[in-house]
Amino acid sequence: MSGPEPHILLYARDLSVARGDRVLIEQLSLKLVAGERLLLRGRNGAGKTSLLETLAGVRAPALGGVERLATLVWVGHRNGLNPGLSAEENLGFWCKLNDLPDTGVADALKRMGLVGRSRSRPSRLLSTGQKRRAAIARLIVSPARLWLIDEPLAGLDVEALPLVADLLAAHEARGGAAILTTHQALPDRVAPHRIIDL
Ligand SMILES: Nc1ncnc2c1ncn2[C@@H]1O[C@H](COP(=O)(O)OP(=O)(O)OP(=O)(O)O)[C@@H](O)[C@H]1O
Repeated sequence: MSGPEPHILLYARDLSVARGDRVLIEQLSLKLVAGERLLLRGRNGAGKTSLLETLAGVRAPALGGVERLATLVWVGHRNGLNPGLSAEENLGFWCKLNDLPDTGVADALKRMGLVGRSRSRPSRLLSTGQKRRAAIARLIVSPARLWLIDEPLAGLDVEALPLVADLLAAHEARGGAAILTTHQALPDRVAPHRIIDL
């Protein structure tokens, strides 16, 4: 006997993605269901970032469409931090932009290992991995069910790996879902349920 239809959080139909006159992705259809972790994998320049941005709604598709059936957080590979603001100020500002309470900001940064000066100095003075940790902290303060994370482990050290792995596992256990990208194999701790090779 089959169970109930899994809850779909994102649906892309016949999606084509282009940069300039170059078509990168042609007629891709995909569905993401609650609890699922999908990996978009491909070499440098394959179109992972362009596709993820299209799924997130920050880039228009060349053809086809994306239905987002849940609220979404997109963490781009550029982190999206204002370099003059601290990690704490950046996350507080992001909460305001997204109409979220900023009461969990300090805790979220602490969970990502950002305490003391790394929390309060201008983010331009942070290391690559610290900036990545600050960007990922958005996932902790947001109730969104859909996480779209471009190269989640880029720049992170081995101590950050279990933090990200635990965040993903807890998110999916609550009925969330995630789409990740990578140009290389991901460690077992963050292994996806499904891979799309681009
Ligand atoms: N600003 C741009 N204008 C025109 N073409 C671009 C631009 N940025 C990227 N491209 C093209 O789009 C293609 C896909 O880029 P994209 O960043 O989506 O790939 P990616 O798979 O995420 O690569 P990487 O692993 O290097 O991050 C690249 O090969 C490049 O030729």
